[in-house]
Amino acid sequence: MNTPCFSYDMAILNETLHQLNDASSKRNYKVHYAVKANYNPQILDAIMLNGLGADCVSGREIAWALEAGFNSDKVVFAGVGKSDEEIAYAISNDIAMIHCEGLQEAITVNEIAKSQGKIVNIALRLNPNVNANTHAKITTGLSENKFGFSVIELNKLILMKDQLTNLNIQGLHFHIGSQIRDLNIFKSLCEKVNDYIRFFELNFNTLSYLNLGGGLGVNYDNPDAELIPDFEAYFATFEANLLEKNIEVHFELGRSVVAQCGKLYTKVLYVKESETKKFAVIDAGMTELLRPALYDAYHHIDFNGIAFKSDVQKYDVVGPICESSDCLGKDVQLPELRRGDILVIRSCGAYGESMSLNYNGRIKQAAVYC
Ligand SMILES: Cc1ncc(COP(=O)(O)O)c(C=O)c1O
Ligand SMILES: N[C@@H](CCCC[NH3+])C(=O)O
Repeated sequence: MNTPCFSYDMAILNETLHQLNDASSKRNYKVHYAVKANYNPQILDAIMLNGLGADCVSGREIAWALEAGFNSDKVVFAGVGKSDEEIAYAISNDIAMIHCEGLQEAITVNEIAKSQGKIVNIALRLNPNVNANTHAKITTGLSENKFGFSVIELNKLILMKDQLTNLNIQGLHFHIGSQIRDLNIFKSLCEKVNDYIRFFELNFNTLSYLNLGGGLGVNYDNPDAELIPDFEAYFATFEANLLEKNIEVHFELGRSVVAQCGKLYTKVLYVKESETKKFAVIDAGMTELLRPALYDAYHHIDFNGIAFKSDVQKYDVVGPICESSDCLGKDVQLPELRRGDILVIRSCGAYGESMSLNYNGRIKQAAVYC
């Protein structure tokens, strides 16, 4: 295998999808996969074949989802900065729903729909001001975050909604953040959502669409202890805490679907020492896995050498990129390393390859699937 290289275990992915479908379908919940987490065609294909919809954040993601075979009536379009071209593309492909994040965007969607002679289904993304208690850079549901309608803009929309004749304002959308491990946070979301449903029905129509976003976290510390997230407990939290039982409820999960099926294989280029540290310089860096540099994220690193070596040493596992933040693991306990040893970085299926960069002239290797 050439390194650095992403490897995906399709059996883990399929078992994850199976357990996800079991837990969601018994409650009649609909799940759209957040394409941004990993858009490799083989991954999209497996997800499409398992019956999920696609949650897209750009015109290209919509195109990838349609090319992968997702029916347009299972594709939704979210995002805080949709361009006019992307909106026109989404409307011309008759996707199921556009999640609108602000007043100007709603007006723009209405104009573009009118120009195409169509009525477009939209859901309003609201910012419920729930603290997801996750890393500050991946929290999205606080009023200081850029996402969703503010109360000021929502009130303006209520005043002008009858002029927006090419919009069918069907419901509400929320997404409070990512890598949420404490299910009580979703309980707090439901409490806010219960109030917003009443508000919506008072000011708009009967609510026929409710999308509660994604955000379910995975076990990065000990991936083997929890290869498949507890979807049953996740959906049960919503079932127990949503008061309105007769609404079509949607979710858009990314990380929990694909994180644990992916590993990043990398080779030790050099072992070197400073006065205070030992470094393992590897051939993968922040260009392949940005999460540690961006969010100080922890990824478990396994040794996968040819000969077993029992001495445990502490290494900072660093990449080749000209940035000090290019460190994929600090004080990682590993056997004594040699040039050419292979390390395996775990839980890389979500936001690994999809966030990879060409910085420093880096070339992306083709992923492998097993
Ligand atoms: C609007 C929206 N929906 C869904 C997701 C997917 O989230 P996750 O991968 O945490 O399930 C994200 C990413 O956080 C998002 O921003
Ligand atoms: N990309 C992030 C999460 C943000 C997802 C999109 N809102 C991560 O790797 O954890």
